[in-house]
Amino acid sequence: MNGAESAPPATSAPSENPGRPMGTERPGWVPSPAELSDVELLLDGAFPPLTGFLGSADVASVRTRHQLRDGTPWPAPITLAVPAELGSADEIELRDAEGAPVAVVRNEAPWTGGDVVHVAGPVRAAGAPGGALRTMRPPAAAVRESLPDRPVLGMLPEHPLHLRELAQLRQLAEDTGAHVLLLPRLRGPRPELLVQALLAARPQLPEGTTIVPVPLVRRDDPKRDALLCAHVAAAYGATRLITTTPLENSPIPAVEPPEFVRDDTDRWRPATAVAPARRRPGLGEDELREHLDTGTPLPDWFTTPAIAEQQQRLHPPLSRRGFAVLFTGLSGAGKSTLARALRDDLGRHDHRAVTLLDGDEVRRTLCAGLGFSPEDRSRNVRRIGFVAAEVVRHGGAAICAPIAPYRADRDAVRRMVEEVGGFVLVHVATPLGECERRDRKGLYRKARAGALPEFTGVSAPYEVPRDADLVLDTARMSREEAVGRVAALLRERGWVRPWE
Ligand SMILES: Nc1ncnc2c1ncn2[C@@H]1O[C@H](COP(=O)(O)OS(=O)(=O)O)[C@@H](OP(=O)(O)O)[C@H]1O
Ligand SMILES: Nc1ncnc2c1ncn2[C@@H]1O[C@H](COP(=O)(O)OP(=O)(O)O)[C@@H](O)[C@H]1O
Repeated sequence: MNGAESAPPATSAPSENPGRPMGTERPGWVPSPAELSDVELLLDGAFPPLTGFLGSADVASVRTRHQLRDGTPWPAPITLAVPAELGSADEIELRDAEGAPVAVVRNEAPWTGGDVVHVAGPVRAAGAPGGALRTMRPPAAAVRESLPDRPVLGMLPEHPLHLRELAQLRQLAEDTGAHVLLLPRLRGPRPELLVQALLAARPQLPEGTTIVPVPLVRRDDPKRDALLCAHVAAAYGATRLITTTPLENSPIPAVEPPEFVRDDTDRWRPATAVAPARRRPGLGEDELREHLDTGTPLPDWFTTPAIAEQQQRLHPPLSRRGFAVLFTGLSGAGKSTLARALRDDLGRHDHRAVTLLDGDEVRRTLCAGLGFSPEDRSRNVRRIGFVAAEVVRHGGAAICAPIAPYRADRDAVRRMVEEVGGFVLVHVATPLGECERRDRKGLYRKARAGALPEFTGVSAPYEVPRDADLVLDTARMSREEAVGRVAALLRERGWVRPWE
């Protein structure tokens, strides 16, 4: 995924971006987190020879030929999308999520793709260098110059390294007489935890290993992603990249880590040195996740206590993480009724603080002043999602009950919440006829009479979810049964412990 194809900033509706030019001031724009990461890498000199965002001809060439127009190998489009009204500005100030200036992009060759304009031209720094873990991230050239004068094995880990990977790394370094350069890829809500997990592995890492985090966002295409890693690693001074993905036309060659197995004395050794009968199984990715989700201690043949501690901070057990339930459905479907009942059940049986974000109440407070146009509904639902994600980030349970008629908004809420914890979408699919029969507030009657415009299900759309985790029709089941189904799903997914 390149910057231009990535989602808009998950934390705000696009129209809340300070995009409009104000007077003679340079217009400002808050790029998506993925685009901002690219800005930081450009400013750090991590994407040579690129100094800015690509124009349309370079992007087309990169997409089809994996090279810039002039033939220089380059694996992935580096692009920046802005709203059409900013497309003609000569320069745009790029700001971080808090609105602080990060860079200025000179818009030399804007181009249109889909319904957005892409800015193309060099970026220069504005304000002090920022971003996560800035003090650990010198510019690429400074890192390159600090490395010893021998081969350098680069690696861009996305997860903590455990005893098997550490043994592989030591072996590779020993075989090639190389220095090791770890460039952990910063991501997620607590990017510092991966770096701490690698620092906790220092005693098992080859002596003098250099660790410099990089905010390189994963690209969807694994081959392009691995090649981009090779370009970045080379910029920081690596002469080889440790990867299992073959690299074509790469600035530095790939090295595959040698196969290591656990022997019957619980040591990790090269597979070539351990007879099949003396091998013991390791811990696969799924088993590791299962251990972490359930809080099961990691075996000491798998990792060290210091790394395990950081790994568990990075991935706490589900019972200690937050989750959100988003009830969506027509007015009168039963969202509030079920949300309140679930809140009461969780209050009795679960240790988490529960926050109820109910449609009506939210509209009197957090979203006061918003109406029922598509734009206002979108703002309403995304604001609810933003608050829910904050609750979840801090380990709480958020129960949301807006109509949330649009897929794009529900998707945005899911993205925001899943980044920090669990998310369950419950479609309260009570048929319109039943909702209308209930007509608790007399709104359907008014809507049918034409006195209430844009009423969901009557004169405004409801996009039926295709990704609901649970579908409940309250015309066919009691309130208790419906809430029981939600609780059962939360239990099944490991978010709450069983209760009667
Ligand atoms: N035009 C129109 N369409 C739908 N609903 C209307 C409208 N006008 C007022 N109401 C009342 O507002 C409640 C829905 O607000 P939400 O915040 O849940 O809606 S949305 O998610 O922003 O679409 C909804 O409450 P619930 O019945 O609890 O769903 C209605 O009582
Ligand atoms: N099985 C059921 N589950 C939930 N609500 C039900 C059920 N059967 C009847 N109702 C009634 O339907 C109405 C639903 O209203 P409400 O919960 O405010 O819906 P919404 O929040 O979706 O607008 C309430 O009056 C509730 O008592």
